[in-house]
Amino acid sequence: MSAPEDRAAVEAVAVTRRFGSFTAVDAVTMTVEPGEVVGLLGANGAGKTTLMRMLLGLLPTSEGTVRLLGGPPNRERRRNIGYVPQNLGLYRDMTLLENLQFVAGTYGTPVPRLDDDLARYTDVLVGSMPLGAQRQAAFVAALSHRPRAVLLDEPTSGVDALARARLWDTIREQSDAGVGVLVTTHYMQEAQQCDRLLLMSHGRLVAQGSEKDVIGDTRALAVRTDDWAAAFTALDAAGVAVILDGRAVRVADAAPGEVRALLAAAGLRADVESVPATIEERMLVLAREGDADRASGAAPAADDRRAHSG
Ligand SMILES: Nc1ncnc2c1ncn2[C@@H]1O[C@H](COP(=O)(O)OP(=O)(O)OP(=O)(O)O)[C@@H](O)[C@H]1O
Repeated sequence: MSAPEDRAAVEAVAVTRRFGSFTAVDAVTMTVEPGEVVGLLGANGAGKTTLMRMLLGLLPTSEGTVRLLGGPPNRERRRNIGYVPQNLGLYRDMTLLENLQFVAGTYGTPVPRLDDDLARYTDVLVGSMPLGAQRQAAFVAALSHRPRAVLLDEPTSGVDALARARLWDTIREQSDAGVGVLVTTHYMQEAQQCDRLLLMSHGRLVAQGSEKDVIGDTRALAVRTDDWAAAFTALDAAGVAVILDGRAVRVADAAPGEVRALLAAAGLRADVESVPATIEERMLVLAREGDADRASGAAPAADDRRAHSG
């Protein structure tokens, strides 16, 4: 039998979750190894939180097996897990210190020390703290019992770039210490900081690996034009997957000729160049493929089925 530190921090094998006739998570197989930071990406409603809740044993699976630190997610194993849910899991009507005392009491561990940034909120109600400080506090609470695996559901959502960087320092410190981290995020710069990515679309795991693996040979179009706002409006109205990044107009999943014709029809002069896609554009393509599959009632593409088993 493998030593506890060799076992996957979290593992799902062909896990499905249905709510009535709706399948929120569909035959997902994945692992997070000790010391690894794995990013779980996908559009709103892709099934990320549902998967996380099953991994934690907070939600039963409809099918498939979940393992935490080598076994079923029972009470004892959950003591070695840290979890920051989207709503942070802190009592907003208790002070920061009261929250930390509560957590320490639950785990039988000392009340964690606060750094200077957080110490000033010791006696402040959590609901009155700035969001960045609340998120930092949620990390302190979730890590106070030195967990061996950490699951973070959009841990940096809504905080400024500096606070995000601080939270990522904490995530890295954890993985350097051998903790396996699963983190959902909508920020693509954060996805780039992960050791490995899992992409979900409509409940399915549709791609995984490094950023390069996930993007594969997907291409996008860079549209250069003086009238970027009109170009965006025209392409959006035509139903193509257009993205505005600052003033840069990009299109995922469309042929250059089609985009040139749409822009010309709108009376716009533009250069259209095929370039490697970003991860965000890859996600958009996968989500649209999933939408099309659902609309036609088709089975997942062969690539998707491969992703399920790996
Ligand atoms: N208890 C529930 N009952 C019915 N449907 C649910 C339930 N929980 C989740 N769902 C549905 O399952 C799908 C996946 O939801 P989930 O919260 O896992 O997505 P997500 O990828 O975490 O999205 P987000 O990025 O918005 O948090 C959604 O369509 C959601 O409405």
